[in-house]
Amino acid sequence: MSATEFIIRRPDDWHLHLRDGQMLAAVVEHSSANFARAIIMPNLVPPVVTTDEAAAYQKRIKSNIPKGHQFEPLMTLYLTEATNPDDVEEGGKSGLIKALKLYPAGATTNSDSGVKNFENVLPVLERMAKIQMPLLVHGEVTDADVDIFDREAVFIERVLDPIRKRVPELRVVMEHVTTSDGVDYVQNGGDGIAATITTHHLIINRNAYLVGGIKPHYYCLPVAKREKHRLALRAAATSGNAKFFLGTDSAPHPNGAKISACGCAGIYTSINTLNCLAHIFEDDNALNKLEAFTSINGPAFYRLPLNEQRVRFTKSSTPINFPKEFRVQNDNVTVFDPGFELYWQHEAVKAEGV
Ligand SMILES: NC(=O)N[C@@H](CC(=O)O)C(=O)O
Ligand SMILES: [Zn+2]
Ligand SMILES: [Zn+2]
Repeated sequence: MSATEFIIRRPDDWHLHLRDGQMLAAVVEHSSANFARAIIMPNLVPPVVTTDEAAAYQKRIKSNIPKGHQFEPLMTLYLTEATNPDDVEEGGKSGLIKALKLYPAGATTNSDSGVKNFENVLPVLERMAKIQMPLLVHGEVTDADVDIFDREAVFIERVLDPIRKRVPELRVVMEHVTTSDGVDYVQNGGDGIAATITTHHLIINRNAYLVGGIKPHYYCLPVAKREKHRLALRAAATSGNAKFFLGTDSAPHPNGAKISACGCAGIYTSINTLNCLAHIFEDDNALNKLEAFTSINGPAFYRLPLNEQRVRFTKSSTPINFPKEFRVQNDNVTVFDPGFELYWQHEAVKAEGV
């Protein structure tokens, strides 16, 4: 499809970090301007563990959404070895809790309360299977002897596959999949498993943060892998396959925390994610698959209604200017630089008669 204009259902973001406090206040408008809904990650400090905590967090998010923006934060709980299955079931039944997030302890930013012994969370996983609530996994092992580039593939073999065999009815989303191993596993894993793919993993490989000097703004977890893995992700995202959908994993950190001898993992794309996606789907002759990736496959897996609003993408003849960074408290947050100019922009399609 070659076009300078097209219309799709309004996108959703199935993996988002909004943080709290002043950071939340600064970033929420970037998501609410672009997305109808987002799955909100619970890795605050301390994490969002109970339904009551998620309800309070959702209120704080909603109080920061600018007037006139329509945006629904879909809440998740952080799975710990102390999670109470009854609380999960009640949260699910009330409609507030859409999923639980599993972080292997120490795997990523703010994951210290994560799971060490998977036996201890089996009762929760069984209850989730019963109520058909998805488990979202940060799919990396943390064993010191496993190379960081192998941690996703080893997670599948040592943790994910055994869990799915123990609890076969459990529905799982492999978050921010980064390898062809992950793509293959999801593709061949039956109806109960899907994956989110980030915008940045479709664009960068491991050279981005290692060649020509360390580039902290391209450092995230799971780390971007070799080019062949990026190409596998591109093929999955642009295929239209219902198992793959957008989760930006947009994860703001102040520059001071990233540009450091021990810099934080996380890439911030909420501002220009959809513009980047239109660009790369066009590059791959797959603009007609963009709507499946951003607006249809996600709600279908979560068994939620599709958005009825539409957005119109138009291709401008001159590059669009995005802020390179924005101010939060006493520091800046850097916005993802895809390394190419962006021409696609989008706006809400006004409902008829308005
Ligand atoms: N993706 C990241 O690199 N960072 C995320 C955590 C996560 O999703 O693993 C964050 O919270 O900063
Ligand atoms: Zn993660
Ligand atoms: Zn994340």
